[in-house]
Amino acid sequence: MTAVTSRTQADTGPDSTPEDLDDLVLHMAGVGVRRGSTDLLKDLDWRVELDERWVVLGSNGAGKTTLLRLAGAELHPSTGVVHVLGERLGRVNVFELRTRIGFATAALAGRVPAEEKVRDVVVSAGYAVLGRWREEYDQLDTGRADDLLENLGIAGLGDRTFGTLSEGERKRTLIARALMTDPELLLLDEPAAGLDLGGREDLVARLTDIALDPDAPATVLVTHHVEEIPPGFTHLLLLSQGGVVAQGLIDDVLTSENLSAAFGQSLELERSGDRFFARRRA
Ligand SMILES: Nc1ncnc2c1ncn2[C@@H]1O[C@H](COP(=O)(O)OP(=O)(O)OP(=O)(O)O)[C@@H](O)[C@H]1O
Repeated sequence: MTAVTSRTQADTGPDSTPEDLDDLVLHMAGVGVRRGSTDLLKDLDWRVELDERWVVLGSNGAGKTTLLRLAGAELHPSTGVVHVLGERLGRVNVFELRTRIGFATAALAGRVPAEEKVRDVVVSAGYAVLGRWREEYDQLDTGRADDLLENLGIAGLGDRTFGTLSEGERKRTLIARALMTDPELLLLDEPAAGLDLGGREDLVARLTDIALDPDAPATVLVTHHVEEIPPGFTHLLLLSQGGVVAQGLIDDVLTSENLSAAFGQSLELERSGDRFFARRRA
């Protein structure tokens, strides 16, 4: 496998604290996650800076969700050191830390009550709850929720119930919820999974808007497909069997060779404008 890194990480061993931690949204050094005799992640070094938008790409079971859960302070590493927003996991109140992170996952979608109004799904993020618990929210909050729904192209759905939404509309609602608290880090776990072609393309365009917004938080997006990489995303981490195949600037790292190594078969990568496509070599 080819190991490509766009910056040196030699000075960031497991026990050292990087001097420039203030500029780093995520810092992982020598990280492993082990369950029984299985390494879900191993020997992982990763740094995410404030203005970066990362894609984490890999096959089923590669360890993507495990990595995102570390970044979301939902999981502790078995080995190595993880800093999230300058705080070291294991030495910080993760409940407080999580209020600074926007996290959109399919698992969260499964926990939203079907009868919950879309606007309330979004606005309740500010209160760190699911399921409406107050009769009235602050007008500023509901106004922000409506703005976010509009930005994500679902302005008219605020009064609908979550259970009546299409898969694509649910994904967008959860992204709006993740952005509601103005997070310093945005984590998106397979936002385009289950969407039809039109839904995927529309979501990719919305995610490009977020990626290109200089006020948007540092973002990490997990996907299985190069076709889902939104223009505007800057960096790529390729995972395979819990290990890093390559990481760095997308333009440097996303190659047929690295993709083939990550997915364990000979793949041909094509680029069309600012989008990517891949297929198996004949
Ligand atoms: N508690 C556990 N015990 C043992 N193995 C686990 C445990 N949790 C996850 N795994 C395994 O770890 C591997 C990585 O899981 P993870 O969910 O991070 O992968 P992923 O890249 O997100 O996969 P997918 O794309 O299919 O969602 C998988 O093979 C999974 O079966």
